[in-house]
Amino acid sequence: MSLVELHGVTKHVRLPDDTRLDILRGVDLEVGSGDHVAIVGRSGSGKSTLLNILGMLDLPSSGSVAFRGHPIVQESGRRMRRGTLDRLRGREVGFVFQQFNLLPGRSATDNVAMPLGYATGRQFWRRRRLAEEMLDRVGLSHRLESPPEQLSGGEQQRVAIARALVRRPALILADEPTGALDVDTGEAVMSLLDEVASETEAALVTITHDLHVAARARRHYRLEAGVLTEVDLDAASRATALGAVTAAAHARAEAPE
Ligand SMILES: Nc1ncnc2c1ncn2[C@@H]1O[C@H](COP(=O)(O)OP(=O)(O)OP(=O)(O)O)[C@@H](O)[C@H]1O
Repeated sequence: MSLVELHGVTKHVRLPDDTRLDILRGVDLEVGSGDHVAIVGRSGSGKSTLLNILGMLDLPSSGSVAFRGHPIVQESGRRMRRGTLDRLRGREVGFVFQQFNLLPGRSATDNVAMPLGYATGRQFWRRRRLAEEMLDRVGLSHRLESPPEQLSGGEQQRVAIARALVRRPALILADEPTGALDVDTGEAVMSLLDEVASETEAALVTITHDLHVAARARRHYRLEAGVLTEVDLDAASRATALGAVTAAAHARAEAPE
């Protein structure tokens, strides 16, 4: 059974001049446990909107969404109750964003423990310990008390990854996770995200402009003007995507200041 399943999903909004903007047009997508899916597309093609629907932060205008076979929204427009949906999202989905979205002035441990503030039982009572273990897993056991402003971009994204994973979500949604990082740091962060996702058999959906980041995924989709199509990034083009970025990184490293 798929973890998350979208069928015929559309999303439109009314603009101030009363015209209708179609953001997503008939999107079908199934993501299973342990899957790694990349979605590439130009700015404005609807990637963030699609990610928000996958993460149950937003609902489609029409079509259906199901999570572990439970209907979130059905063809008929019938929706899961708001409270049930919020609990499901909190337990099952972890988000990683381009801009990290950490709370300034709060330690790395506080930031990572934050989602456990909504947990129950053992997870709630052990939240600081679980946060420290997760920070250790992402290589930051020496930075437990540091606030984001004292961390590098790569370290901040590691904290954000630890926060996304601390509840062991079944689905991790990453929106341009390397967008604010240099090539090498981005590379290290993606390896870590891949590793921790596969350790817990979580599904990972990454949206990115970067072919190199996309090439890491098992399945690839392109979003163009709201239409999603699967692309067959074969071994050769994967190698080219990886090679091109590696070459560019080396060229930059060797270029005189
Ligand atoms: N609530 C809204 N009201 C009006 N327009 C919207 C709304 N949400 C999204 N849009 C528009 O829909 C289009 C798709 O937005 P979305 O953020 O999903 O694109 P994206 O592919 O993630 O872009 P980027 O890569 O630049 O982040 C954009 O043109 C955006 O301006």
